[in-house]
Amino acid sequence: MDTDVRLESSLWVGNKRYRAVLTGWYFNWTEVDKNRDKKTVSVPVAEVIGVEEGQVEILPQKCVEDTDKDFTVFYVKRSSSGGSYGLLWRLGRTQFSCPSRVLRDQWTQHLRAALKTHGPLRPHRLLVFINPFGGKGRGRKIYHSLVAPLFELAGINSHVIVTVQANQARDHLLKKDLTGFDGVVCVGGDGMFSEVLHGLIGRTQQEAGLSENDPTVALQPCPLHIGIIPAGSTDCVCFATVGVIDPVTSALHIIIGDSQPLDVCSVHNPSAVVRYSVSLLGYGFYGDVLAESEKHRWMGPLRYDYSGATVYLSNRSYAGVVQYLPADPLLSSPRDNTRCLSGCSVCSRSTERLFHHSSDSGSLYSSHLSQFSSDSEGEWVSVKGRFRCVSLTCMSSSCPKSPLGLSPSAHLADGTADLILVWDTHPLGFLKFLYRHITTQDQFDLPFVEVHRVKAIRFSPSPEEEEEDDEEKLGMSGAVNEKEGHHVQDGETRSSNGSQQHLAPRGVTKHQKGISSLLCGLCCRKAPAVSVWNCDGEILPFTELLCR
Ligand SMILES: Nc1ncnc2c1ncn2[C@@H]1O[C@H](COP(=O)(O)OP(=O)(O)OP(=O)(O)O)[C@@H](O)[C@H]1O
Repeated sequence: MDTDVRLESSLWVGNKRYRAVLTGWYFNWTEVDKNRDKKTVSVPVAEVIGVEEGQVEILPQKCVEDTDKDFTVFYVKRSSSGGSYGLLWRLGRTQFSCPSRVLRDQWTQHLRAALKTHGPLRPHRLLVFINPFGGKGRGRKIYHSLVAPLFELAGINSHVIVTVQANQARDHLLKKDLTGFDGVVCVGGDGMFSEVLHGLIGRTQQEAGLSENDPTVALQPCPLHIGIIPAGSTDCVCFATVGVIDPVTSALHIIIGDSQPLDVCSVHNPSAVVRYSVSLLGYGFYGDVLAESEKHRWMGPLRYDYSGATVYLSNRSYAGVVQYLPADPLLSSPRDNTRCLSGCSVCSRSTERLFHHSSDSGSLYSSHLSQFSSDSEGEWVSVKGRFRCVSLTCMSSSCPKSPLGLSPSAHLADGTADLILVWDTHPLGFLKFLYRHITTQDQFDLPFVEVHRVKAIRFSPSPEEEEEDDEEKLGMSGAVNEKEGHHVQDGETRSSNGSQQHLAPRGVTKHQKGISSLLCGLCCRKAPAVSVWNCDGEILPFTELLCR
């Protein structure tokens, strides 16, 4: 393959003359009739979106003035907005004039040939699902006015399906012929992404003859990539992977074939129903907020704020047992103040390890799975008590409201997740924890919060404890903690199965109880014995689970 396509000539941009050079990797142009401060614009060929004959404009509307000595080059231009410098991408556009049509044709042919050579991972055919009801209901408009013109410019053929009901995208991916597609694009929010993820993972396992429901079966990786055009209420997966919520930026990433591997957590219950999570799996507060928000869908994205306030004021905590398998602390830690971005070295090493083992064992994931069955991979740790929330997040789960996210140092693709345990505490303490998510303060630096990097967790609610403590709880949240705090003074104990067991270490003072009962008195209804799990914005129909 010729990787060093080369062309050099004088070209005009407006009334200024430039020396334009196309090397193998870059297209540069430098003003020539200037003695000092000569500026060179340099565009990597991999970031050229398209080359058109004539003077062409694409956004907001396509308009072409077909002159036979001009051509227009479209490319990725890094832009800034607030703190997102470089993350926000725009369509850069420069019109060049040549002295002759022959030279113009030479330039367009060479640039297109260079694009082919340097864009081997670019998609040619995409299956696009639009949720017309996601977020503020602007999915269709966003796609047709901002994204489709870019795909067309880049020569991508798109097959568009506007969904008419929930799970249509998932079922289509599970059942229909997908031959010829290079990827799937979802226009919507995290729920829509989750649908597509479930469809693709399910389809891949079906074709490989594997059961998704068996927690001991190694899953096959999906051959198709997923692109996200954000048009939902939260768009957390898009924000965590791209860094901004912007349809044009996402479309440009898709066009140039960028990709970011993602950890996927599989969630099993004892009767083997499975779901997959890439962002938040939350019990307690986050589960209750989702359940509450479902009742107020008509409010649009505002429903999350409303439900958050309502659930906070209801001041609930839940009893349960959490067991977790810690990840190797020498590789990374949830409090090491790193920030995972594309090209992260921890994730790259993890991918190398997986591939390295897989070449020995024949499957990408079998080595990874063996970590859960082999005793030598570590001991399960067990904790029991009352929690405000139990959260597991495979990524930082950052979003515009919480720019650092639930676990700021979580990695996108290292095979681990961060387990955040928020023990029962007084309402003001919990408010402080929640508030820290929207500031840069460390939300883990609180006495009732723990964070662990894990490879797997198990959870079971203990409503029997709830019943025992019901009376106390109705009066004052935290009483159970005080009781359990008594056990903690013994520190870590060994449970009968030999794993380490920590008991709830938190106490609540009389003063805190006073505040608690005051707030509770204002708003408390009798709390339910168990919460629900919020799995990437979907309520799970079970509370006892195994995740890995
Ligand atoms: N045509 C449709 N009618 C009703 N529901 C749909 C349709 N298409 C998709 N859905 C479902 O709507 C749910 C929510 O969609 P989506 O994630 O796009 O928007 P959102 O909930 O506003 O955003 P977010 O998930 O980011 O909060 C998804 O679970 C999806 O399965």
